[in-house]
Amino acid sequence: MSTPAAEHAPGQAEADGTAARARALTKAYGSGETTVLALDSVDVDIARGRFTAVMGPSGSGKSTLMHCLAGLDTVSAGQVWLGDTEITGLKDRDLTQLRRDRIGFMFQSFNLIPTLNAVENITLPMDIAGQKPDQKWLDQVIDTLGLRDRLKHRPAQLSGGQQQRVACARALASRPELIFADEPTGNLDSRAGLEVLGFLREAVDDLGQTVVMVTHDPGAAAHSDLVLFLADGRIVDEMAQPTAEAVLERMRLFSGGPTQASPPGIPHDPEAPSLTKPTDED
Ligand SMILES: Nc1ncnc2c1ncn2[C@@H]1O[C@H](COP(=O)(O)OP(=O)(O)OP(=O)(O)O)[C@@H](O)[C@H]1O
Repeated sequence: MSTPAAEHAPGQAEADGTAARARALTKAYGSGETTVLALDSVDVDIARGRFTAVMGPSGSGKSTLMHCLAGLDTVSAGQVWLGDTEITGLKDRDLTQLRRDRIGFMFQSFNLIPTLNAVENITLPMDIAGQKPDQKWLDQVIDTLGLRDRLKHRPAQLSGGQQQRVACARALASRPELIFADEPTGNLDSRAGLEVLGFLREAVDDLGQTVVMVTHDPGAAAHSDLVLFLADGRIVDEMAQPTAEAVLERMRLFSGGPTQASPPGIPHDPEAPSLTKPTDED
C-alpha cells in the first residue's frame, strides 16, 4: 500500500516536499527455507517538516524500515531516497558521509560517552566530522531542550530524562534533514518520556525538523502528525492526527480484536499506564 504521508499531514504545504521516500522496498534476511521477509515491497513517503510515527506488532518490520530508510542497512530490492538523493546503490563511504551530514539518530539507549560532558556529547558527531557547529542553531537547540545549566555535567550526573534530552540535542545539533528516533522513550518513566516527546514535537513545530519515530506506545504515537501501521512487513494502514485511544483501537484490530493478546508493548487495558497518562508515582 502506498502511503502518501505528505498528502495526509494536516496543513502540509505541497512545496515542503518529501524528506525521504521508498518504492517497492523489500528486505529479506537469510536464504532458502529460512528466509524472513522483513519488508515486503513497501512504498512510503515521509513528509518534510512533520512528525511521523511507525507502529506495529513485534517483528512487523519497524526497525528494518527505519534502518533501510536511514541507510543503516542494505535493501534486497527497491529504492530509497533521502530528499532527491537515491541512497540505494551508494558506496559505503558515501553512505557513511550522507548519514553523518544529513541524518540525526536517537536510540532507546542514549549512547552517550560517559567521559564527555553534555555539550561535548552534543557536538561529538560534528567534531568527528570536522564540522563547526552553527552556534546560533546550537544555542536554540540547547535552550529549547532546557539544557543550558547542564552543559558541563557528565551523563552519570544527569537523570534519564536529561540524558535523553542530550541525545535529542545531539541528533538535532547538525540540523539534519531527517531525525530517526527508535523507541526514544523506551527507557524512561512516563514523565521523562512525555518530556522527550514534547521536545521532538517542538523540534518539528518550532525548529522545522522532520522526525520519524518507531514506537510501541499508542500514547507516544499520539504526539505525531501521522501514524504508519506495519504488519508482516507491509504498511497496512495510516492515521492522521492520531489520539492514543484511536491508535490503541487500530492496533487491536490488527491483533485480531479484543479477545486476542495485544502486540508486545501495547497495553490491552485502556486504563493501563501510558505516556499520555502519567501515573501518580511519577
Ligand atoms: N539481522 C537479522 N537476521 C535475521 N532476521 C532478522 C534480522 N533482523 C530482523 N529480522 C527479522 O525481520 C523481521 C522484522 O524485524 P524488525 O526488527 O524490523 O521488527 P520490529 O517491528 O522492529 O520488531 P520489534 O518491535 O520487536 O523491535 C522479524 O521477523 C525479525 O526476526
